[in-house]
Amino acid sequence: TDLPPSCSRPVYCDSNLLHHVQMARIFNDSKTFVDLVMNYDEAKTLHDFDVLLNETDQNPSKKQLEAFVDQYFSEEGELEEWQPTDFCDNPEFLKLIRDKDLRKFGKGINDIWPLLARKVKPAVREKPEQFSLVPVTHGFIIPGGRFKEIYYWDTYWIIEGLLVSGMEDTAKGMIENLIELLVKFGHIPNGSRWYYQERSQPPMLTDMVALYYKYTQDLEFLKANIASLENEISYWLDTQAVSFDKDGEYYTLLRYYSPSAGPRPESYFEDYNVTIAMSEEERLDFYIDTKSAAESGWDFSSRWFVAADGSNSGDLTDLHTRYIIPVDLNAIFAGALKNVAHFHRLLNNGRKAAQYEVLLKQWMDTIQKVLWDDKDGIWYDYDFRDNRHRKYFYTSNVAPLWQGVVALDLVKTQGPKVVNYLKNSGGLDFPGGVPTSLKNTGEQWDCPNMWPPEVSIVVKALEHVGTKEASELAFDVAQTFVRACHSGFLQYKQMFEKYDAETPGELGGGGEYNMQYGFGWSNGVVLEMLNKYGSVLTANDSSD
Ligand SMILES: OC[C@H]1O[C@H](O[C@H]2O[C@H](CO)[C@@H](O)[C@H](O)[C@H]2O)[C@H](O)[C@@H](O)[C@@H]1O
Repeated sequence: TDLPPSCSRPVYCDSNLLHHVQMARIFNDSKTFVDLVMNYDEAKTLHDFDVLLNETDQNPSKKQLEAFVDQYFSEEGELEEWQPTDFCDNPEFLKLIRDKDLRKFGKGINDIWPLLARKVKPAVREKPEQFSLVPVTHGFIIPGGRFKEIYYWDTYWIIEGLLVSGMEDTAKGMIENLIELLVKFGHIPNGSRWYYQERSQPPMLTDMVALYYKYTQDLEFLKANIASLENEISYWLDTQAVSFDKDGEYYTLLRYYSPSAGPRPESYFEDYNVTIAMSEEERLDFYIDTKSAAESGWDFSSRWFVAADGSNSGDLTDLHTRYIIPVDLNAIFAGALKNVAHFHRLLNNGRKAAQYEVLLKQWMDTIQKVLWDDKDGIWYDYDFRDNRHRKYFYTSNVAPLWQGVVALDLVKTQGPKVVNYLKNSGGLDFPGGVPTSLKNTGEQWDCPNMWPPEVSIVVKALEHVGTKEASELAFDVAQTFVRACHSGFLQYKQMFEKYDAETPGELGGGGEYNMQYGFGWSNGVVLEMLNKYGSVLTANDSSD
């Protein structure tokens, strides 16, 4: 086919070596192998593996593969621990937290930052061709566990927490790292590994800059980086925009679309096994839709399943991400247009600002025309192949309010409808937070999993409605969330990547890898809530 491989580094993305090692299941987690460092250069590694293949009639045993990996790869050498110089163990925001248990919780979370802080070792810059890690200049906060590199959209919520903790320099460095990746690849990859080269993640760079600017008023930073922000917008328009017909009108919006050949290298065994009974054409499609789903950050979810009857039933073989126009992606993109227009206004570039404002208006109008369902009072993802809304509860449905990309008069008329939708959906009725969906598929971005960034999205969307009812509901959602994370923290002394909405503080589950601890965005969202509602939040009813 004409599709590129997952990345331009064969050892990590496109080789017999990758296939044999991953399919032999030498490691329990497929990501372990593609995170290893080569002991020799890539050409020698590939050549010597070919020799092994020839010597073994193309069929090396598991033991021979283990011996090869042992000799040619190592685990150490990429990252070192790092002490952010702006870390403070008693940041200001703690003083505003009324409840003493929650104040202690806030302190406990703040104390995790140094444990998740990393810097790339000089060796990676000296011999970059031997690493799957892509080097960046500044230190950064990792999500945690198996996720020991930079993740694009995670960085937004990590930065939100860092700014609450007063760590503005670290936040700035993390944005600069992403811009470095943008300059290198022409887009920001899913994460700072070569095997993520061909796909991105929700484009939240301008949101990060807006947040940083809110805290620092650093106009110089805007000036230095505005061109890169515009380049990212062009990348999404050039590669992910799709035009389609709805009720006789022609529209253009974005979708997630990551065309490259082969299984995801970091989940090679898992992807390959799903395709065993597929035809060649189905297999190619599956790999594209899988990677496109990973690009959405929601990997995996019934959101991207389109069964034969058009519903969100089925399993991974029903992934058809490329035909779905996602509410959140288009809201985030409109938000990026709004941010860049605003930055140009601040920089006195009136003409440029006006250009982005025109495109913003067009995007906001199209979101209304294509995604808004007036009867249900909510935005839905749209399946442009089958021409229908996907009328299911997903936290992403409220994203236009979260991003502030709904015209003011519509906020007044539609906002209360969204509040009703949420109240009647059942999605807010869980004791441990808001699950991403109400469908239990065993995939990690479905019920009963509650993902902290999505709770933040729901809270901010409700706050944006501006009515008393919506504000009270936002507080209730925040309170339930903080209490759940707090009880998990007391019990396990850990923060998780996702939680079980049915049992407050319990670990989430499902998906293809074990539970991960740390955890960057969970810490960020808890700090966001403590900072915002700290004077009224309580750890439990008896402390009311
Ligand atoms: O290895 C499987 C997948 O892991 C990542 O996805 C999950 O973790 C990320 C880091 O916290 C998060 O951004 C994402 O939303 C999670 O689903 C990775 O991003 C995927 O591309 C990868 O296939």
